[in-house]
Amino acid sequence: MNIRLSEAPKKTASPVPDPILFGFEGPSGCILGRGPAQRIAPGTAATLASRIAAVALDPDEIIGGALPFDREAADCLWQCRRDKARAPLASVQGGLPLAGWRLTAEPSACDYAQAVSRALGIMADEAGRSDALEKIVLARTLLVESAAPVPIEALMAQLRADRSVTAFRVALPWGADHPQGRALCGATPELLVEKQGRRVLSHPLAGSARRLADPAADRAAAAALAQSAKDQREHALVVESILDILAPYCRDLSCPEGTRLTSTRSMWHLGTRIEGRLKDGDTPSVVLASALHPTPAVCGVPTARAAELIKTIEPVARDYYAGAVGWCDAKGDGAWHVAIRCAEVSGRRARLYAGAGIVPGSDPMAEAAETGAKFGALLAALGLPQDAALQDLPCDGET
Ligand SMILES: C=C(O[C@@H]1C=C(C(=O)O)C=C[C@H]1O)C(=O)O
Repeated sequence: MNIRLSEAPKKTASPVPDPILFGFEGPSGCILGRGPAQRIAPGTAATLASRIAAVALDPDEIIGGALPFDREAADCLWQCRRDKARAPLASVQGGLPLAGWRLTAEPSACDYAQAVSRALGIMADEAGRSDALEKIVLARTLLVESAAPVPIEALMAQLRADRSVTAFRVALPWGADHPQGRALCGATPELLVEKQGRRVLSHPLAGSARRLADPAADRAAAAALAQSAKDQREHALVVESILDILAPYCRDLSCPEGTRLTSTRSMWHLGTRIEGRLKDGDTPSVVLASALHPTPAVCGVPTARAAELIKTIEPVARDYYAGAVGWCDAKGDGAWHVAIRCAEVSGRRARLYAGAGIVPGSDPMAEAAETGAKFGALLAALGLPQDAALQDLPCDGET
């Protein structure tokens, strides 16, 4: 047997903090990967297909985990048993709301708005050039520090209460920096790619509006989003990129329903359902995910240029945020989601991330507010004020 797997986590160094290596629960069901696990030899996107081809999976085993935002960074994929019980991710409620918490915005909403202005300046300077920056997705973070460890089980129970999203958790590599383990936890509304036999499906989102408590105002926000030329442009770039990347793998590929409004409890989005039939039904779903990632929904256009700028503009590394999380079975079937509306949780700390797509015509203050609204789902799940990241807006000197 020719299996290139790294050694299982060493018990003496740092025990697996939780027997669940990864879990996904959403509209298409519940998938749990439980230990004992082996970590697939970590590597970059360039070597993923060959590393996966070298893995022999038993029928009751799956591969699952997280691909980082940066294609040059190492992935975190686990090979483990698929839990047949199809149990929900968690039913424990204890430990929330968080007690004795403190929030630090990194960067502040106002510094974020300045970064958006800078990106818009670059786009304006380059307009008309063939390699001009057309879109960039800029993110900011909120660091939550609490008096007690963040209870992952209870957090997952809160996140899965929104039935329109896929609640997920993935155990991440840990070490001296994270003696209590580390996990990426979130509730993503965005399907990067799902593969069943030859059938392939993607449901990108781009173009957003905050949901409002008043039903009439909420409907008006949705209608304004549907008619926004800026948001439609932002969205079309994502759909074009996914169609271009999937086309060589597919026999047929289409967007039968066109672009439609979709919603979570806290956000409206423009979404497009893309469906296709693969030429080769054995192509592993994780390979398709890696080929597609990062889409312009989380990176930009042109991709490499936007990724480079993101590294220089954003003060906090994305790590696994805006990467992909998912699973893949022995037949290559599986689902991979865009790792957004999430937090990296370790001990008493949770780092929340949120980003927004910037195109010519974007308003820096509106983009800062959009990211503030996108934190809402995680903040609410932690029992913190849902609008905590909106409170320092507008910035001094702005109206
Ligand atoms: C980058 C995020 O979301 C992405 C960006 C969107 C936008 O710019 O409108 C919408 C959905 C996501 O594809 C995030 O939530 O952090």
